Amino acid sequence: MDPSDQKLFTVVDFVIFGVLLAASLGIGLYHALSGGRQRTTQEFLMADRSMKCLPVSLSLIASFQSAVAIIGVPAEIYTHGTQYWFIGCAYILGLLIPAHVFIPILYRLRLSSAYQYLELRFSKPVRICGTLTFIFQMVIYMGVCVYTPAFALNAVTGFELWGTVLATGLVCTLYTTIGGLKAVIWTDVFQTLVMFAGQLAVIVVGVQKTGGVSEVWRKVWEGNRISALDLNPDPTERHTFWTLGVGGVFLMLSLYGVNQAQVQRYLSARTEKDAVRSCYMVFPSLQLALALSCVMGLVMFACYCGEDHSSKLGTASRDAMVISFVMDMLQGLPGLPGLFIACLFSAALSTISSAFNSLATVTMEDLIKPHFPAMTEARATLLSKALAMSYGLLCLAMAYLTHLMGDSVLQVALKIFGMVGGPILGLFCLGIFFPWANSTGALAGLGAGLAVAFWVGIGSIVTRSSGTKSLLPACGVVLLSDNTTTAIQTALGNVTLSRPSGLKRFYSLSYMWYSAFNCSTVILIGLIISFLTGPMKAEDVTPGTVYPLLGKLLCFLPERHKKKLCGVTPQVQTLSAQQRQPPHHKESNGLGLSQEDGQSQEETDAFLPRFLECETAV
Ligand SMILES: O=C(O)CCCC[C@@H]1SC[C@@H]2NC(=O)N[C@@H]21
Ligand code: NA
Repeated sequence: MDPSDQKLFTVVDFVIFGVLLAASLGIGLYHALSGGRQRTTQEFLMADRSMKCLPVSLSLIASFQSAVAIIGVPAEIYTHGTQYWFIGCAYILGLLIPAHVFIPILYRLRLSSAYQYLELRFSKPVRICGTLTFIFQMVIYMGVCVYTPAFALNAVTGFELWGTVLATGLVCTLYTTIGGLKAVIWTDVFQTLVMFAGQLAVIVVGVQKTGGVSEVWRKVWEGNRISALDLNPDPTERHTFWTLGVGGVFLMLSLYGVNQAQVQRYLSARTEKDAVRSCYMVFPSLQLALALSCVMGLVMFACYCGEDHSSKLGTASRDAMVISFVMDMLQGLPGLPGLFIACLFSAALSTISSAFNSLATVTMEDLIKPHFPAMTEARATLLSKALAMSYGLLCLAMAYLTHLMGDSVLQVALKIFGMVGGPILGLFCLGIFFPWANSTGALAGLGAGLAVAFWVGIGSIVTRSSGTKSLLPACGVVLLSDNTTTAIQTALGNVTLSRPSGLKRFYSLSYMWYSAFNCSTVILIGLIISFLTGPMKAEDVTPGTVYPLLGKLLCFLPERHKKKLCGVTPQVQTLSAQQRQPPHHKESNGLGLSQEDGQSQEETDAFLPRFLECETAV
């Protein structure tokens, strides 16, 4: 871009941005110097399991609401209309199932890493594979999260790209390394509030500058950006109610049900009730976050009405355009551009710090501790800090990889969750809902799930057909310059718009179905291999690692029928330490299971809603 129309920041903006970074560092320092001063892994990685539900719920939002959503969702709405907003329907089941299935099971086992569950239910190899898959997913995702704000800023304001990446990565590594999970959660709380404030400011100013609410609504309506409920069942349709509302449930379960970053927050809650309540409290805040980013896209459309800035902003121009829109709106209002940049970096920092901390936790708990059971607390904590630091540096490298992906950042992030998060979700579902599944089946299922996931994912990138529709905004008044129009038409020309068939159709599966598709593959292959290699007997399954799905679904049946049908369905129960040792693990298994007992049985059961209390007696 020629320097003349570079949007510049006033001193006030830099001050606001500086205050954000300083506040985050301050919170990190505070938690490094207060409380137990981060001297044990229980405090550094689990916040002493002392957190209340409000900070946990705001931290749960922040973990998977990064600059990718702040920039990517408005770009999505601008280009394709409000169909994406239907993903909000997935938040209902996407949070209810974690609250009533995953949290009770994982919380009562009093784990530190979600993947310890896999060793309790299956075997150590399954746990290692689950941990490595999670590390792979979060390292790539972190790269996207670091890169997005820096790239977008650089495209519009000339902010030094790699200097910004470095500043973000270092600040984040610093406060995560010194302050542990407590610092990460409390900075998440602060950063989530900044995130909402920044988006609200852009919306208020944007509506006011575009002529008021009614004017915005008229332009958006005429530009047919308000998408009707699209019930098209075709799985290759990129965004429909089914891909977003149903496919989105599996995406949410892979994030809010079994992803270590979220599970660690549930486990850091004081009681199971706080954990479940924090999950419920995520719902309204997540809907608010979704509404803010969708409305921001609509206001942007009302302002630009579909014109395409690809000539000015180069590749992935839709994402950079959001920053351009924000700077247009906030120019001349000192402090607001700084507030939005603070909002962007709050979104990025809160996600990256959660990723660092969860990566350090699983590496410690799943890959290191089991081999060094005699390691002292001091040394283990020091190693955890070193891990957080090294993951920080690795993430900067991954940011460069994102540079090469070129797709819209929202699509890249959602594809990663589908391709890698889906199989991990499948592994947990196989263990929790199917008592017959054994560890051979689990390993085979995970391998098959990942293989299929990468086959579809890479295939769609190579053939550029993961449900991409025409990129032309169907705006009433298309303001494209002719050479841009011809350029797009020639580009689209070589994309066969006819119905793809066979393998091509397979590659054009909507990326919103990846989580569901890969999760089902793991379960299907896992069950087949389990039955072929001898299914597990219910009495061999570690108590407390299976959710009596059959018992619950058949709870209307009289006892005698249920007993015959369900066999022995172990209750979702609280176990004392010695009961928690899996039958096949006689020696101490270094699972890092803390010795003190879980909650009292009656206190726990009292909380599970009555209608769930219908499993057969064990
Ligand atoms: O923002 C990101 O970093 C990732 C994109 C959004 C991830 C999913 S989409 C459904 C759910 N709602 C959110 O705000 N994040 C997750
Ligand atoms: Na975030």
